[in-house]
Amino acid sequence: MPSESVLQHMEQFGPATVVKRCRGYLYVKFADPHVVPHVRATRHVVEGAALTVEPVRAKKKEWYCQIDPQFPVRVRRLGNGIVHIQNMISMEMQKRLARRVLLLGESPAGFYRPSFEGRQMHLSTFCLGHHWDTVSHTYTAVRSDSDGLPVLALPEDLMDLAAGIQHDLNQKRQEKMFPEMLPEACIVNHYTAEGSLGLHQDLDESSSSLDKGIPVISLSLGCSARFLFTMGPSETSETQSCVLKSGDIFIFGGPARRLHHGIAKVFPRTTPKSLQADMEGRPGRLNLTFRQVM
Ligand SMILES: O=C(O)CCC(=O)C(=O)O
Ligand SMILES: [Fe+2]
Repeated sequence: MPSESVLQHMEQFGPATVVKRCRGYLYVKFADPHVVPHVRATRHVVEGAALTVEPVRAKKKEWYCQIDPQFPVRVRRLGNGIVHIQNMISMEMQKRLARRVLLLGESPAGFYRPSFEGRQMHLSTFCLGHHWDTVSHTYTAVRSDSDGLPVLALPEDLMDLAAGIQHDLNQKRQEKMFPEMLPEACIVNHYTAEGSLGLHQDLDESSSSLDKGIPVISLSLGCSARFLFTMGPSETSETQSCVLKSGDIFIFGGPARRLHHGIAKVFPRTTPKSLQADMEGRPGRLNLTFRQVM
């Protein structure tokens, strides 16, 4: 739902301003703090959808309301060292990220179709920071398994994003769930509706990074997908699954750093409406995985 519609609705209670939009929540401040109890006691329907209004702790005597129950941030612990955070990335950020990543993907060292063990993979990919060579299974400075071009740098704002996700998770959980990951590489995958990725482990980062359980942080944009994961080889241990939607984060680290995981299916035409225009050059699903290589 656009911020403008919510703001317009709230202005019936008096002058209001949008203070910030953060991780799917809209923070609205009222010029007259006395209206807040009234606003909270009212049932709100905007563009046919119900809104709940939650109080934000009074900060420096400023009062405002937190609105947008449609996309609450939810931390789901799916196992020891496995976390799925729903709706962590706000729509504004998703839009900006999709445009940024797709633009990088159009450069000469952008998207290409890799092969793995002699077979073409069902996705397109490019790397930032370090290139993951699908033939030698090592991280390299040039695209040694394809065109030999130097890998694109990992932009600072994307490093900050990965650091921010870890910071926000620690704050939300009031504990440090994983050792800190210094983002050195980001693998960007693009899946069409026919795309998939077989069960595999991410084992090509340094053995010290793996042994310390330094997490892999995955961010999804665009179409939803069925994500499979299992702690052991798939024949012996139970395979779990979850749906990763646009704006979700999935993290595996600690004792689950060697998690077997893959993408079973991309659900066609599930990109959120407000993101469709930003992804029209490459509709489907984008996934970014941040890793500490050393
Ligand atoms: O697309 C995803 O969610 C997973 C990607 C992945 O596992 C990888 O690039 O190693
Ligand atoms: Fe992976």
